[in-house]
Amino acid sequence: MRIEKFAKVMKERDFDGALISPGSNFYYLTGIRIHEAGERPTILAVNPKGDFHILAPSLYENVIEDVPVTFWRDGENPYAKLATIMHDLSLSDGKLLIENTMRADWLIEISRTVRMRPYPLSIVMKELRMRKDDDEIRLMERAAKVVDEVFNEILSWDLVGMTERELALKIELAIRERSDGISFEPIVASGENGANPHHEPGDRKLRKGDMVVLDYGAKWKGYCSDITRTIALGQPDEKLIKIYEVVWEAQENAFQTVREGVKAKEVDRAARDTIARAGYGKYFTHRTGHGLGLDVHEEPYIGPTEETVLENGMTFTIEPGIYVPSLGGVRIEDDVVVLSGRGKRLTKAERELIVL
Ligand SMILES: CSCC[C@H](N)C(=O)N1CCC[C@H]1C(=O)O
Repeated sequence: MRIEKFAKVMKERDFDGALISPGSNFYYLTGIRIHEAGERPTILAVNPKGDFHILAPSLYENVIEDVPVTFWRDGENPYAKLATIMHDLSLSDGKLLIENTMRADWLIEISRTVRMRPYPLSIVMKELRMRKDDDEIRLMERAAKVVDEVFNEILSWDLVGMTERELALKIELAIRERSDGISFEPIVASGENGANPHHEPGDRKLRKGDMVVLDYGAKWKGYCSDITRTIALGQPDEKLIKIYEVVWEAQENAFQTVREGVKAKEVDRAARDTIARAGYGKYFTHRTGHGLGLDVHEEPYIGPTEETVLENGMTFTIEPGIYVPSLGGVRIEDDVVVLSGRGKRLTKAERELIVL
C-alpha cells in the first residue's frame, strides 16, 4: 500500500505524522474517492509507523469500509473525535504534514484543539507522485486519448455562429460521454479573447476569420489530460498565421529538449528563446508547462527557474503561447511523458494549423 511508502519517507524526513483532507493525495494514498465532503471535516491521519485512521462524516458509512475509521454524525463535534485519533496515533504536539488544500476553518479548529507544528504536505508528496509508474502512465494515456477524440469531433461541428459558452458546454459533454469527467472547465477563447490565456467562455459568437483557442482536459480513473489546440475558422489575419508558426516551432523545440537528466528550466528555455527570437518574447506571459497526474497542475513545473531534473516516468505539459492584446492568441499544448530517457507525446491530435 502507498501509505507504507509515504510513512517511510515521512520518517526519513523526521516528521511525526500527517493530516490529509480529501483530494488527490487522499486518493493516491488510500484509493478512496470522497465526493463532495464540502464543509464536513474528513481527515486521514497517518503516523511514521504507517498506522492510519480516517475521520469521516456518517454520510460515507457505505463508502469507507475495511479501513480504520471513526464516523461522526451531523450535530456531533468532529474535532473532539479527531483529537482522540491523533492522541492514539501519537500525533499530538508533533511536527505534522498538513494537506496544502485543507480548508482554513478545519485547520483553525484543529490547531485550537491540538498542539502541532504544521508543514505543507506537498514537500513529501511531490517526491512520491512526480514519477508515475506504468499503471499510472497507462491511465494517463487513456485520458489523453479521450481529448484527442474530442478534438476530432469538434472539427466536425458547425462552429461559426456558436457562442464560446455553447461550444465549451458541448466540449464538456463530449468529454463526459467518454471519461470520468473534465479535469478543469474548458477554455474557449475566440478572436481577441484569445489574448487571455485563462479566458472564461462568454457570449461572443464564433465568426469566420477567428482563431479559436480550445483548452480542455479529461479524467480517467482520477488521472488528468490537458490539451490545447488553436484552430482557424476561415482565413485568419496574416499576423496570427505567423504567430501560429512561431508557437508551433517553440512547442516542437521544447519537446525535442525533453531528455532524462535535463532540467525543467532548459525545456522552458527552448520554447522561450524560440518565441523571443521571433520578436514575441513579451507576449509569452506564462511558464511553458506543468506536471500532470491526479492533479491538473502538479510537480514538475516547466518554468524559467525550475531546477527539477527530468526523470523517466515524469509527466507534464508543454504549452507555449503568444497573446497579443486586441488581436488574439495562439497556444499549442501536448501532454508528455519521459520514457526510456526521451519525451513521448501522450496527446497526438493534429498540430498543424487547421483552417475550417
Ligand atoms: C487548469 S486551468 C488551465 C489549463 C491550461 N491548460 C493551463 O494549464 N494553462 C493555460 C495557460 C498556461 C497554463 C497555466 O499554467 O495555467
